[in-house]
Amino acid sequence: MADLLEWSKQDKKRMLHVVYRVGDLDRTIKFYTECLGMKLLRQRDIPEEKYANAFLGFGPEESHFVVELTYNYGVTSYDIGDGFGHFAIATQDIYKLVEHIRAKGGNITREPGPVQGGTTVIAFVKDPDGYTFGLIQRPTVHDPFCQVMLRVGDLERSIKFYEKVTIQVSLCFFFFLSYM
Ligand SMILES: C[C@@H](O)C(=O)SC[C@H](NC(=O)CC[C@H](N)C(=O)O)C(=O)NCC(=O)O
Ligand SMILES: [Zn+2]
Repeated sequence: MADLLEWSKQDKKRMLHVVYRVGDLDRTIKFYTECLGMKLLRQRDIPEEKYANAFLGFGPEESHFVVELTYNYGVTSYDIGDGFGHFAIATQDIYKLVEHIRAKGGNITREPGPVQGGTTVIAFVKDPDGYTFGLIQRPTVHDPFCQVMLRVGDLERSIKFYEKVTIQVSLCFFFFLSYM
């Protein structure tokens, strides 16, 4: 672990953002800011291409991972499929966050409690389009946005690709590849 800590200090590469499509930008911005505590960092509209973007995160893009929401004019819903697992957000008080989300009308799909087979306290909430956010009880972290879980068909093949070809897995942010 010490090697990884040292390496992540030396290696200046980091995950910048994830982009995905939503059916209603204002609806998602409202949920991410009011329920999850993200900040709306910037928006842009590209009428000639008939789409708009919104960037949100837990801090500025220069130092935090952000989501780039894409709204295509007139498209109000998407089939998310089963390759996408969840995004994960670290929180110091998962029970308080879950009650806050519920009070705001959020859809808690898994109550807080130890993860199956483990001790980490987790919960799940679905956003307005059906994307799942895992909530993970953790002490204070630099960036609460801590994980993207994707389901893959061959773990070794994906690890090879992610380590060697595209991105280094860095401590402050890591992909969680789940094998069905
Ligand atoms: C909170 C979040 O970061 C987790 O990773 S929970 C881990 C656990 N993952 C899986 O079970 C993956 C395999 C599953 N078949 C799938 O494809 O999603 C999880 O989701 N546990 C659920 C629980 O209630 O503990
Ligand atoms: Zn996870």
